[in-house]
Amino acid sequence: MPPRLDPADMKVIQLYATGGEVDASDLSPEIDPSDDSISLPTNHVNGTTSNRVNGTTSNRVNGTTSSHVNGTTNRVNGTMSSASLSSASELTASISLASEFTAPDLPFPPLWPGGSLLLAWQLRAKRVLLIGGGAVAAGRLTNVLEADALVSLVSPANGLCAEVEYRIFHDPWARNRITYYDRAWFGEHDLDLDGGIDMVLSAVDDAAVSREVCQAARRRKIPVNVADVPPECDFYFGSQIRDGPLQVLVSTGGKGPKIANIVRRKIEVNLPRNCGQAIERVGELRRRLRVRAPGVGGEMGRRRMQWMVEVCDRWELEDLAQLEDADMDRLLDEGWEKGHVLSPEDVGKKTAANEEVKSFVGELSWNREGLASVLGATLGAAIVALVVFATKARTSK
Ligand SMILES: C[C@@]1(CC(=O)O)c2cc3[nH]c(cc4nc(cc5[nH]c(cc(n2)[C@H]1CCC(=O)O)[C@@](C)(CC(=O)O)[C@@H]5CCC(=O)O)C(CC(=O)O)=C4CCC(=O)O)c(CCC(=O)O)c3CC(=O)O
Ligand SMILES: NC(=O)C1=CN([C@@H]2O[C@H](COP(=O)(O)OP(=O)(O)OC[C@H]3O[C@@H](n4cnc5c(N)ncnc54)[C@H](O)[C@@H]3O)[C@@H](O)[C@H]2O)C=CC1
Repeated sequence: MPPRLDPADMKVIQLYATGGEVDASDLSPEIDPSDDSISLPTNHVNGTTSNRVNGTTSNRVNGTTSSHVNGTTNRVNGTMSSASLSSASELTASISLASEFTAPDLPFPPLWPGGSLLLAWQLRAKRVLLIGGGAVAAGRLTNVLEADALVSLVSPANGLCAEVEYRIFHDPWARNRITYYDRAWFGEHDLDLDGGIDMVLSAVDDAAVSREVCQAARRRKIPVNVADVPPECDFYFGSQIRDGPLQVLVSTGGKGPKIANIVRRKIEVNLPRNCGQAIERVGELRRRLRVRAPGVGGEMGRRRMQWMVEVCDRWELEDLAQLEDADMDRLLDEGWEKGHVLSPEDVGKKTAANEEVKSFVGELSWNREGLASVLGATLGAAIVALVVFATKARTSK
């Protein structure tokens, strides 16, 4: 059990929050006794390391923001809820930080080395060499084919698993993108296959072969991943979510792949419905806007971005998901052209928020009716009782 942090100690620590307010629940520190600073994880669900819209480390529209919140020595990126020192007692800390340590008043948040560079690698029309045809290779194949890569696959046919075999020979989309070699890895020469290789993935059950593959790729400076052998990886795979254009990758930097899987599933169930569809529609709106207002950068670029930010802020994701082409025309004709942003109601859409209010009011009115009939019945029964009582009283006189 790590030491509990006394709220009274909170004054000696300083928090660098680079976006929004901070909630104690977001501040669960990592436990690392060898570290001489506290390390706080980012808010995985709401946080982004670079948020252009709501102001974190890099915000293209509103400029760079960086706010200092007194609390603890750390940088937290992301959108967070309210700060409260009272809940600091909830915090457990792994601080070998001297209790009287005071963070210097740095002009910018301190850097947090030791991470991976997370990117969205564009593999379209690039060639990936995949060595191996088992279960792990099947997962790798899915990942790179979904990124529109071309694949050269080297693996003896007698070792192919059913999924890899299906992709190579039957899958109507994949089979045209895979060039298959029914044999074992030859050596460095394989890096010249099909006009040259841009990325190498090894998923074989033979450590000596993997090592050779890794060394050959590194000699040629081609990025390589050897499944399960971190020192032989230039990049790691992560646990992924896919919903149309939305992709989320959870990485633990090799520390806990199963934890990556668990965190990914937690994120998955919390994602808004129709997120992928909303992004598709926003993509179409942005495309149409660029047709009307072409060009890169400058005053027009700034106006365009500001307008898109406002549309995304003003519309619920669920409403964006319902945006039809005609709605986009109205948004552009009556909004963009006149320098403002129409609401979903302005273009005659029911908003998700309104629908929620309506269904709540609907429930209330149902309850009112229910209540009225109960009251009515009670009142009726009371009158009947009164009449009976009065009649009895009269007859007993
Ligand atoms: C470094 C990395 C290199 C790479 O392969 O890219 C790597 C390395 C190793 N994995 C090992 C084991 C397991 N890997 C998984 C699962 C996944 N492993 C993945 C990635 C990565 N694994 C990269 C780091 C990613 C990160 O840290 O975030 C995922 C996320 C993505 C994917 O592979 O597609 C996928 C989940 C996909 C999903 O659920 O969505 C499970 C869980 C299970 O099988 O249920 C276990 C057993 C439990 C455990 O050990 O934690 C071992 C020990 C082998 C041994 O002990 O013999 C090593 C080697 C070592 O640690 O030294
Ligand atoms: N990162 C991860 O999530 C995981 C990684 N692994 C590792 O990935 C590797 C592969 O695992 P599996 O797919 O389950 O193994 P597997 O045994 O099902 O498949 C191995 C494949 O490699 C092929 N192969 C063997 N020697 C070859 C050579 N010299 N040239 C070309 N192909 C060759 C075999 O024909 C077979 O298709 C193992 O080393 C395993 O430890 C395993 C599980 C999870």
